[in-house]
Amino acid sequence: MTSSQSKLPPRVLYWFRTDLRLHDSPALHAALELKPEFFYPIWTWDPQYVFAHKVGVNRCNFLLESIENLSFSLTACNPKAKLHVVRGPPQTVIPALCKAWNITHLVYEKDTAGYAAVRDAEIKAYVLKEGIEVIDILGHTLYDPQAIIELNGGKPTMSISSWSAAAKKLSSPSRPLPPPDKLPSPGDMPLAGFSREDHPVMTGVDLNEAYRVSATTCFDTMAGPDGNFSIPTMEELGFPPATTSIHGGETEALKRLEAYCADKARVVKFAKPKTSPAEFDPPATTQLSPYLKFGCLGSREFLWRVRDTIDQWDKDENGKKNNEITEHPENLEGQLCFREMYYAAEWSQGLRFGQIRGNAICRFIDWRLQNQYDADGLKTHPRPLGHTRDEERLSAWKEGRTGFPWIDAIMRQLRQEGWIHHLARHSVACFLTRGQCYISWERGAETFDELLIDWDPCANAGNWMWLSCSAFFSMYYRVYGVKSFPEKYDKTGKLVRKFCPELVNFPDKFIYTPHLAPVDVQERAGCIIGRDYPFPMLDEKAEKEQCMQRVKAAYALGLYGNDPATFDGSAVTKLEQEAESPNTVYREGQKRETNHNIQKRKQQRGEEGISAKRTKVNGIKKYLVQK
Ligand SMILES: Cc1cc2nc3c(=O)[nH]c(=O)nc-3n(C[C@H](O)[C@H](O)[C@H](O)COP(=O)(O)OP(=O)(O)OC[C@H]3O[C@@H](n4cnc5c(N)ncnc54)[C@H](O)[C@@H]3O)c2cc1C
Repeated sequence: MTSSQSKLPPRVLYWFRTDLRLHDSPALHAALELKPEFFYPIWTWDPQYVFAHKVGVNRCNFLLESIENLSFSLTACNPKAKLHVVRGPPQTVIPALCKAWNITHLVYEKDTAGYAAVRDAEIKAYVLKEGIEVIDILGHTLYDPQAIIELNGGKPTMSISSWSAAAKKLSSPSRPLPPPDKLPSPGDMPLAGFSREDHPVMTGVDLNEAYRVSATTCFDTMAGPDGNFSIPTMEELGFPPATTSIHGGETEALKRLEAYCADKARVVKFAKPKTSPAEFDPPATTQLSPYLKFGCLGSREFLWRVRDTIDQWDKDENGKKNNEITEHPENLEGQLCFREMYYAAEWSQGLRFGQIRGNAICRFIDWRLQNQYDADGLKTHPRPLGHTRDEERLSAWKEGRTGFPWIDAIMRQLRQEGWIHHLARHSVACFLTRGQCYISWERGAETFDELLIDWDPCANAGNWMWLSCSAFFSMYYRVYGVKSFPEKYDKTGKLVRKFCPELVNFPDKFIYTPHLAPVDVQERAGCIIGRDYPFPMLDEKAEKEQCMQRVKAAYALGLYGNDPATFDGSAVTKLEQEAESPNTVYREGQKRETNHNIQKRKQQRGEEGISAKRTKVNGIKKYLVQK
């Protein structure tokens, strides 16, 4: 701290980030403990987020609603307080604000994940050099991911049991801190000398172009059109209105938690695998993930509300141990633990957690449509889809027109609502990767990144690795059926009828397989398959078998994303040889196939497979798929 700053009473810049809430906020608590003379709550509206990240209208709207709600809550504590939004990159804005407003302390909730963690470290180093005290405190997760990894012997947590064993060595998460009921006022907030040139908006890339209905005016000024640090609007971002029914904000989060826990039996008996992915109004799980993601809901608040609800239930039952209480990890607390497990695993890999290349925990499988990488080996921006067979399959999957109603209904729900049930995520992720399409999980994760409100760099990449059997889970022979799986939960096809309205009049018998309905049934349903709704885009069973064979080969070879062979392309050749090897065992390890049999089987099915023609792209060999 410089000598002049050390003499000043604390002037605190509180940077809201992953904590759009006042309750359960260790960082906010620490900031107020400083007894600041002036308290500046700010949000930096980062152009990077708006242009270089496919953010989708529903997530953007949720974020705007959440910061608006936060601003109201700040004003409720002090009429002079509100959330001050500065429109520019945090890397330049935060240091400049510290200087312009004579800040003595910068306080924020620490983000351990993804690009934010890297960027924050840069900001912290810079601000510290200027003599400003930085207080960054964990609060987004229940445990410190770094501490978990250290307690796990420095190894990533690859299972819930390894995560639990490490977590047990730490003290249980504390009860949530209450929200403040009053706040100090901010001091003057001059922005004289701030210019757009010093806080540039990136140009040349706009990954959200397809969503925009008008030009983005949001960054025309640093402090909003009226210079009063206003919250940007969807119109200023050039976005059309959101389509989701899920609305952001701490108030809404706490209301939802309250409502969910009001039904004590539901909390006590919550068993994730039994919750139905076909339920949507209301969903069978809490649907609190968007609120946890943006920090509208504190994870300790959630945890302790669940624990207290279960305790209360126990008491209601006269203290008898109730055998209806679901056990870890299927219970609600267990769900939060899965979240923690992915945060810890991500911490161990850093940015490479979100991609295959360089990722030490991710098996190398020769998926189609893998990422392209920059000179640092990090994935580049998603590329536009062309017209190869796999790109067309990926587009059909994304848009919900695969011809498999269960898959299409989920993907349309995702597009409309920005949220889908966990087991629905399982279904579509398995289908895209090891189940049927053999397309890289990176492509699926990228789509979820665009469409999910709750997108999270740890949970998303982690779960995609799980579902594609690239990490965390290895039973690749367990594939979700596109008819048999949804039928376990709902034989009437509610979700399909809601999100694929063209199929609404099909009888239950054909709701998941309308292409098998006789023509007169299709006519009566007012929907002719191939005209009003697509035929299945692939042969589910044949593709499943082929995918399984190839994943099996990848397992046999045992390469991971950090193996040199994955960098020079030789991994692909090795895998191909392994797949064709007569020793490659099939399915549950019983049936062996010879090359001759494989060829014969391919011919019988008329499988196109992937062509032998290859090209060299970005230094690695890529398959060219012939249509
Ligand atoms: C392919 C795939 C991608 C996913 N991507 C994301 C993502 O980007 N962001 C995200 O928050 N979740 C993701 N999940 C995990 C999970 O599906 C969602 O967290 C959950 O469905 C959210 O609904 P809920 O709030 O009703 O969950 P509940 O069942 O009510 O669980 C409570 C909370 O626990 C956490 N949680 C539960 N299951 C998981 C899990 N498997 N992994 C991590 N956290 C979990 C969430 O924060 C959730 O809100 C993904 C799952 C899959 C299969």
